[in-house]
Amino acid sequence: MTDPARSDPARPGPAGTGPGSSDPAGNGGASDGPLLEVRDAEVAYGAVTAVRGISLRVEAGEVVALLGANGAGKTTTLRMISGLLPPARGAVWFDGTRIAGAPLSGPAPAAPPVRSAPAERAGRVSRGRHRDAARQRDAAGQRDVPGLPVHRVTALGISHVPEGRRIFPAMTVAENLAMGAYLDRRRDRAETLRGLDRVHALFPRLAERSRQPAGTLSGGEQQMLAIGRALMARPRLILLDEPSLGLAPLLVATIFEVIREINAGGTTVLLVEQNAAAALRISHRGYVLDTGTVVLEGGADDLARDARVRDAYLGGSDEPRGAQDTSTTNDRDAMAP
Ligand SMILES: Nc1ncnc2c1ncn2[C@@H]1O[C@H](COP(=O)(O)OP(=O)(O)OP(=O)(O)O)[C@@H](O)[C@H]1O
Repeated sequence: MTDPARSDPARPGPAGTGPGSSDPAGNGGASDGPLLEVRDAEVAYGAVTAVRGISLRVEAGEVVALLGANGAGKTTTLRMISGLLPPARGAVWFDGTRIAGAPLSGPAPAAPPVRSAPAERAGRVSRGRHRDAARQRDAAGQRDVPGLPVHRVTALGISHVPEGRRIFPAMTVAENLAMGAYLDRRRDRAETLRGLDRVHALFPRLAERSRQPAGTLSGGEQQMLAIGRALMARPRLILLDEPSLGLAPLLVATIFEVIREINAGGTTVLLVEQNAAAALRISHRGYVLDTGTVVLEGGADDLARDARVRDAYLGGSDEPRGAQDTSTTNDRDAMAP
């Protein structure tokens, strides 16, 4: 059986770069191409095609914004990258490793897998809700791999903070954070504690509320916890889906400042946001999606100046980038319960 987590010589790179990562599970960044590359990806929910041939890339060290109106396909794109949804077409590459989809040079991906696959009958793939996405098979020597399951994508270095936070409400704050470190088999206890210290430094309120059931936290605190939990896995790339949604303006400013700090600490960020102005202020580049396709891409400054972006997403604001930050990192200490 072919392991999709292995390097693939057919890896597409922007300049036809080398064979990809020699260290797919490590933190070494062995690929000389983008950290993340999505090529011509299509994702459908049954008859509804939500993503129609999207291509994007994220270089190591960047913050990249994914903008667009409701229903544009932003969440679906993140869910595909993190392994929750398999692409029906196209592929996703992470540091030289194909994590979803078929090789571009190979045969077109087959239809979504059926449960009677030989590999699954033989018990060689994980069971549960991600079973179909995880399934792989060889057919006449050709690969047909919908995608790695979420836990393997996480182990490779991608953490996803979904819209709506999805914390474990009955568990304490400390237990939620411990769950984030669970999949990182490379670390020992000392490293876990150092990771916890880093999260507590970013979010002092989480340290204060360590023993509190997570379900009793305020909305802002739950968002902090969701991000903190994702950071406990030591991701190289963090996917943030609407981190400012439903938060009071002061907390929104705090969240964006924290994202900037996370990036300054070396973590690459792919950020989905309705708050396009704030997202572009902390981003290096951005993509604008509309009905499942990329309609605009470019540097964050250029996008913020673009008349189409300003009319559609920035309310025609003339405010220059960087002029609207009113928060300090101390704001997070003042989060209202
Ligand atoms: N589980 C689902 N079943 C069927 N259709 C879905 C499902 N989830 C999303 N869609 C559809 O896919 C399209 C893209 O949705 P998606 O959530 O990715 O958009 P989005 O850009 O993230 O929008 P929003 O900001 O409103 O979350 C929409 O038309 C949506 O109705």
